Amino acid sequence: MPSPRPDRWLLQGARGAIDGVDDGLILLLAARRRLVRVVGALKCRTGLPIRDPQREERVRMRAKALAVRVGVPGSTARTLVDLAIGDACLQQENASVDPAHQLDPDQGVAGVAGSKIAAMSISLAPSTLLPNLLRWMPPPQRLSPLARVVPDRWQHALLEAAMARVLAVPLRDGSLDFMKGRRLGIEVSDLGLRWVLGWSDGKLRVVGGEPEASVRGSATDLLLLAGRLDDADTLFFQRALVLTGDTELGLTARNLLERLPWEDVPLGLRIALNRGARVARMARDAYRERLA
Ligand SMILES: O=C(O)C(=O)C[C@]1(C(=O)O)C=C[C@@H](O)C=C1
Repeated sequence: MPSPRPDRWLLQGARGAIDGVDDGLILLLAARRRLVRVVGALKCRTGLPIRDPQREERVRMRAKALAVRVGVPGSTARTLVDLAIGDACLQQENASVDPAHQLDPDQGVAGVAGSKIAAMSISLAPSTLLPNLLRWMPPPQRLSPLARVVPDRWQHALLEAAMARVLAVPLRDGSLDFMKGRRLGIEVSDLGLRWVLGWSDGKLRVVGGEPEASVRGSATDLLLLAGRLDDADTLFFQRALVLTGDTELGLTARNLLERLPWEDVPLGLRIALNRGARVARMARDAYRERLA
């Protein structure tokens, strides 16, 4: 007998989440390999041998202790760490015989000679470490299965709490009265998320049903708008944000967003939105650069 539909959806969602975790594993491995290259070069410069059996043992013990604490069999953790160490030794041995893999001393540990490798190099300087790590972040559409496994009621509670804080002043002074009895949709296109907002008990809440108008944009563009790194006018003009449905309702919402007194938004939230938007923009730029 075929399994019921919700189970198949759940299976699909859980598999999507596993893909996201696997992406994370590979990203962490990429970060480890970059650090291994730096350590290899430093050992070379200080005349230390490539292999350090004592250090390897400590790495295994730490991994095993953590694995046991989080319910992963010690033998599985050992296999994983052995693989990573084996890969690291190979990498360092290759680097010691092939100058193209070595770090460029003029650039300290940040630079790697050879154009292909230089393109993949990672700097350890604090100002460039984040953009370099972000280069290996999957794009939001790859993270969408993860976003979708967050239960709806958590998403709704988070969104409602954020709106209550960001829109506290317009909610109080009546500028949001146009939403009474109306339904406005927000679609995060690359994360596959969609909410319909409506007015209820003096607050904006996530309600069911079809929206009369919708604002659609990528997670990054919506965050850039929320964090005030880009203004609504520019984003709509560039069609990074798109309005569909009832134009009057959509434009009223858009104008409100534009006039929203930023200084009335609590400082902690302003900082969090601004930083979040910056990181999202850096991740997007880094990803585009990687594709170019
Ligand atoms: O710590 C080092 O010296 C490394 O080069 C890293 C590493 C590892 O992969 O953890 C690799 C080879 C060494 O034998 C010990 C540890």
